[in-house]
Amino acid sequence: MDAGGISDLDLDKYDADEQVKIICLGDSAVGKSKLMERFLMDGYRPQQLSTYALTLYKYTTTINGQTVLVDFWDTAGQECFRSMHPSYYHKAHACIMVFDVQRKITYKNLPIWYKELREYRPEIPCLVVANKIDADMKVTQKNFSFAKKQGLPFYFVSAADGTNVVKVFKDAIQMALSYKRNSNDFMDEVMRELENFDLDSKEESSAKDEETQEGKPDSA
Ligand SMILES: Nc1nc2c(ncn2[C@@H]2O[C@H](COP(=O)(O)OP(=O)(O)OP(=O)(O)O)[C@@H](O)[C@H]2O)c(=O)[nH]1
Ligand SMILES: [Mg+2]
Repeated sequence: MDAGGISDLDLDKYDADEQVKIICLGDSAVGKSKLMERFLMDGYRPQQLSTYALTLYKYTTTINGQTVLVDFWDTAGQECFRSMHPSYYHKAHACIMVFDVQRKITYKNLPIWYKELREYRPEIPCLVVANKIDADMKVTQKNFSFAKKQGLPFYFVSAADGTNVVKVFKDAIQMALSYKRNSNDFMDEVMRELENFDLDSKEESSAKDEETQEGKPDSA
């Protein structure tokens, strides 16, 4: 199965017009899973596919009258930075990068996560999220300059009390969609070409089918 790709099966199954993939990065215990659970709790109950290192949450939403199927990818147990398998990044349309305001090291590690993200996905939108602000509201006065330096959107959130969680995820979905529609990423263009090519050839072959249908001698 092409886990990161557009799966016609999924689109049919969820009756969706479009599909985007959003990945989540950050050190262990920063709250990646809790954030996802908090967001998904508010509505649709996701189908959850758990494996040792990976959880895939499926979520559908309607944006401008179109049904969008969102695949949220979550990894577990990165005690310290460890390279992710390339398939994790494959065809991702946006990234939510999380650190824990209570543990400085998780902030210090952001550049390492970011560097790897950019190796695989040079252009996708990346949102930086400072989690656990409920533990100490004063941190929101602090200056976390990494996001600003990189020109990335930045949010103070709390998975525990829900502050800004919906906002982050809605923004991420919106950004993923516009990225998917407008990206100039070379590889994405190639993929789009291939997808169109695939559609064209499908149409052609169904046109041929019709021809042969019509061309069949009437048995009556
Ligand atoms: N106070 C507070 N605790 C939180 C918050 N979000 C998560 N936690 C706690 O932080 C711990 C780790 O949360 P997880 O969501 O499991 O962290 P993770 O990033 O998914 O960790 P891995 O799966 O190991 O990579 C848990 O004990 C959570 O209860 C938050 O917003 N506030
Ligand atoms: Mg987790």
